[in-house]
Amino acid sequence: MPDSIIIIPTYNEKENIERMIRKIFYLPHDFHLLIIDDGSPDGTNVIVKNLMNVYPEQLFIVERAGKQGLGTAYIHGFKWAIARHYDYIFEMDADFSHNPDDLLKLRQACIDGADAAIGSRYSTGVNVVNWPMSRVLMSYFASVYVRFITGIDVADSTAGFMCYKRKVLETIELDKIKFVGYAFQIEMKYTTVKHGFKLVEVPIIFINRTLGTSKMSSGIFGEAIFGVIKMKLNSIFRKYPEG
Ligand SMILES: Nc1nc2c(ncn2[C@@H]2O[C@H](COP(=O)(O)OP(=O)(O)O[C@H]3O[C@H](CO)[C@@H](O)[C@H](O)[C@@H]3O)[C@@H](O)[C@H]2O)c(=O)[nH]1
Repeated sequence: MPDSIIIIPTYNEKENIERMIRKIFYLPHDFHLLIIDDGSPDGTNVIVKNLMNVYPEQLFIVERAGKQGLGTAYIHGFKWAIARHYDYIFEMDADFSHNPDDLLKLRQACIDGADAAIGSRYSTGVNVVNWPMSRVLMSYFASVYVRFITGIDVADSTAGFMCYKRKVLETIELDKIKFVGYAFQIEMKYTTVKHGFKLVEVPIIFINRTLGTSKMSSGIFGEAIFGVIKMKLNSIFRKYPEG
């Protein structure tokens, strides 16, 4: 069994998912891949299940009824991966905004000593291609805001491209992670750092999707803005053990 599993949450990704799956299994490393699909009306799950005949040993799917948010999809996937003892557990979007070739760099950062590695858009300037300026500014200043409120030294706290060593996910009490949208990404990084784990940022170039649409909404944005303050207040009353 390989030591690495990639978790990809999907909601209406029929234009991207087949190419993404084939690309991952073409990489020069043996990865397993778990898709967490929330009942995509566009039939993303059907495409995945057809490809499971091509990759019966490497490709897996969890199908959930209805859209339940990015955060709960990852928590489900993390527990699935921990139960099967993968050493390196990845998060990645389905839409090619994260370059699958960079998976190898994230894994290497963990082999070289990181407990978790972030595919970071902002650790060396601003490396985002084809997002409207309004979205770049919102995303960039969200990370500045998170750093200011929480004090964690992370340039890209909303990044959705990550590699966690299993021990991190086993330690951080996944059932206590509360946020479901992009605030989930912030909460995961904050909790990782608070447990004393070493988080390393690996520079990547993020390229906006060319197919399908983003699931970002104003509710998700609001959760991130107010959630960060709530998270900081909660942490004042919560004791974190050393990682
Ligand atoms: N299962 C499931 N998947 C979901 C859901 N919502 C979104 N997804 C999936 O989660 C991935 C990311 O969603 P997008 O909608 O493509 O995200 P984005 O707007 O491009 O957001 C990017 O920027 C965020 C903020 O910086 C990042 O947090 C995020 O990871 C991503 O890189 C995609 O594979 C999408 O299908 C959901 O409710 N359920």
